[in-house]
Amino acid sequence: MIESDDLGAAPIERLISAESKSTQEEAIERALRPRRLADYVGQAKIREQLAIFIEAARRRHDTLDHVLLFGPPGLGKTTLAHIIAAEMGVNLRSTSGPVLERAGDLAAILTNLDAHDVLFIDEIHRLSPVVEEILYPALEDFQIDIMIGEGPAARSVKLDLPPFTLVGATTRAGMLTNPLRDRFGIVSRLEFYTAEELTQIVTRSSQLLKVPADSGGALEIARRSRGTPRVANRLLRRVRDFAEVRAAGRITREVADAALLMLDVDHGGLDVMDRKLLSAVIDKFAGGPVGVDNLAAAIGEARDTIEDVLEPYLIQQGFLQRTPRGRMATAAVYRHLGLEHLLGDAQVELWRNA
Ligand SMILES: Nc1ncnc2c1ncn2[C@@H]1O[C@H](COP(=O)(O)OP(=O)(O)OP(=O)(O)O)[C@@H](O)[C@H]1O
Ligand SMILES: [Mg+2]
Repeated sequence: MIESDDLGAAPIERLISAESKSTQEEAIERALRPRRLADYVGQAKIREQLAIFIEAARRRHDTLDHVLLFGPPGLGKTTLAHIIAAEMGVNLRSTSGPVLERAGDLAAILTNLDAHDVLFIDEIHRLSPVVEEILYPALEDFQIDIMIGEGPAARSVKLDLPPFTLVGATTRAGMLTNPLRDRFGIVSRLEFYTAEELTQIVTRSSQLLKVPADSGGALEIARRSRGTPRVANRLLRRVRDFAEVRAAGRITREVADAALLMLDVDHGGLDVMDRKLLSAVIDKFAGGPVGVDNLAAAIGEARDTIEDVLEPYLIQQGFLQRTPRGRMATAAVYRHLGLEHLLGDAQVELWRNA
């Protein structure tokens, strides 16, 4: 069933939000998650590089170099971390930056790893400085310094660790400290997926979920998924609901189109929040440039949500431009929103100088 608050009421719980929230959704995501590199669609360059590095490490019976994965939410970072461990034939230990509060939290995990294991740290840009401090020698020399005792009797002891691979994931590579970033041998930036790649993902998911979808239906969902597999899988489930109630269960192009329009996902794949942001730039700031903080205040969203979730896709699609003086709406967005008449000479002049 389609829940009413998915129709744009609560800003963050928007249908197209790339962030995963509910535990029910997490369970479904796990079921749809590809397990091996061969099933991982798209990201051709990353896949090819990783296949080679993994194969080489395996042949040498060596540990894979530390890997940093970065890119917007829902593009497959966590999935890839699991795949790396599976392909290396090792265990994956999973944690995240905000969870590791004290140095001891990380030390406990590190000393319990087996040789060659993968340690996955999600949101690695949110590690506390004390934890990060411990991580440096662990990454470089597979050693940690821990303090034993307190006061004048305290002494530091070096502990050897089993060699391991750190896989770090972040939506914000720019927020990593330089010393941390420098310790990753493999740095991969995930890109938005093409409609063809997302069509493959939707088709695969529809088979796993046993939802009949023809190629036109899969393509329509793919085109309107903001380049993001998580969104594609979520839209597929909502379109399935619509198809079951209104269209004998089968997802065709027409059914997908009708369902997505009802869910307020427009033909360009923009949802209510995207349009709200773009309209604010145009209506409240005359097309920009506008600073991200002002924009956040105008639409009542956190700055982080704008920078991590909303903006990357809009920029990639050429709807929004990031300039030194702030964000600007492009001509494409005036056309998309049917606001060409607002396009004045002043705007054209601004673009020329941007
Ligand atoms: N390349 C892919 N091929 C097929 N399915 C994918 C791919 N990438 C992601 N998915 C699907 O999208 C879902 C979300 O991916 P994942 O959880 O790995 O994203 P993420 O980048 O870790 O997001 P976040 O930044 O929110 O942690 C997965 O459950 C999986 O089903
Ligand atoms: Mg993740």
